Amino acid sequence: MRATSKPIARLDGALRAPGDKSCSHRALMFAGLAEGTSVIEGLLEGEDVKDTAKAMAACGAHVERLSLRRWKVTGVGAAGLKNPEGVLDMGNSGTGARLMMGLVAGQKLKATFDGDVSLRSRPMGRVLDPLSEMGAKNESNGGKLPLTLEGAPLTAIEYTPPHASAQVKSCVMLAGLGATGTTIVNEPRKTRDHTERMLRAFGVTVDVEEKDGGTRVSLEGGQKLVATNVDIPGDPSSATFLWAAGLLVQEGSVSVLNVMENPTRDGLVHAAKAMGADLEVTKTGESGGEVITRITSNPSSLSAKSPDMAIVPAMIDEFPLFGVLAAFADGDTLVTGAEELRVKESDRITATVNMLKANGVHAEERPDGFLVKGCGRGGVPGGGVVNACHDHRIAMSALVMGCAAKAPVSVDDISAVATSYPDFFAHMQALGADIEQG
Ligand SMILES: O=C(O)C1=C[C@@H](OP(=O)(O)O)[C@@H](O)[C@H](O)C1
Ligand SMILES: C=C(OP(=O)(O)O)C(=O)O
Repeated sequence: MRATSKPIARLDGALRAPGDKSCSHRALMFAGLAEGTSVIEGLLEGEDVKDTAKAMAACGAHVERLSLRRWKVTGVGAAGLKNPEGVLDMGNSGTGARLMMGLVAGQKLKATFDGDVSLRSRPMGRVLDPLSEMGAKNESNGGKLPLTLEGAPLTAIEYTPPHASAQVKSCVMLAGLGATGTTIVNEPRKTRDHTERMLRAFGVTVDVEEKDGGTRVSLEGGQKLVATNVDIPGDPSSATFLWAAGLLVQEGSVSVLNVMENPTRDGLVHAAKAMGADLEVTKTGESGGEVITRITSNPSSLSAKSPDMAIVPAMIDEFPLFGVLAAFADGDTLVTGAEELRVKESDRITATVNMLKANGVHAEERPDGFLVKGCGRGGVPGGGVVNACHDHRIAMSALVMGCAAKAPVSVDDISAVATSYPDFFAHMQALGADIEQG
């Protein structure tokens, strides 16, 4: 289905961010690995997370939806999971696929993984390589889905992923839980640390040493997970769409509540503030080992500011939206050190540049990023149709752009939005956006 976002003068209101996608995947997996029953509150009921719930159920965990966003998972303990009968269809989700591969290998299971056209195009060698080094076997389609993975008695490894990737780190750690010895992952640039934090909540000892912007994470194999109740904090990546729209329109004030503040996720807040964004972040509590904040944005004139490469992992999912902010800024913005964007749900360098160009903004690709020539506040022409490329973040970024462009912005296919933010349209409408679907 198509959607068109029309220019509007003001956005106003306060909304609760949906549950964090990364934490939701992990909560379902860890609860399924644990012995006993865990209740998960605030689970993101997006398609990606529902696919993980189905995969865990197929591996023998008891997964039940109690009520809206409240799920119960009864694990059968480390030795109790079984080989799934059918294919594990991980849909559009790189996180679901790669973390489940670590879990399957570590539990010595055999499973076939598949996904949608976007996921089938994404590289799985980055997890298959360390899993093979640990002793797992696989047959894949040239390092891509569909693939069959078979666990075996695994041996712990010390691994330095060639890419900054929380999915690779988490996959190796999940496999390490079932391996003999101490599994170590060295990260030259620290990535999101939800696996480390949440495994501890499930009773696992995880050691983390931080050094020069990187980390060394280690865990001993054979540790048992203990069931625990989990409160999923709000997703800082989903929240960005709401507060960014509040910055770009002419009037109003937008507050997003219950937003997780984690230094491995808040890159766009810093990048936007460096551009002069009127953003206020207030601590309002703590939940599940994470700080919870309210983020309030007010209409702002932005000045171009190219982000430092060191901030890239902390805003890795926010570059399509960052491209939109750069389009409304005065001056040129250059993104570098972000070549990982090429292997997300779409090639997000190409897709972001095309999104901007289709709407009259001068943008150019770079091998590891992109250049945007800002049009200034209120200066983005709009009027284009954006190819979402099966990518939720491209679709939502384009619709945010439409709120403040001179002419409406359309997206050819909005189906991917439901993978991470099924309430996006309801939330934008509640703030006063004029987005027509169909
Ligand atoms: O571990 C996670 O939950 C995620 C890690 C990141 O991917 P990479 O590990 O590929 O960078 C991110 O882009 C994705 O949205 C979620
Ligand atoms: C990259 C993303 O997710 P995944 O890798 O899980 O598909 C994302 O949500 O932006």
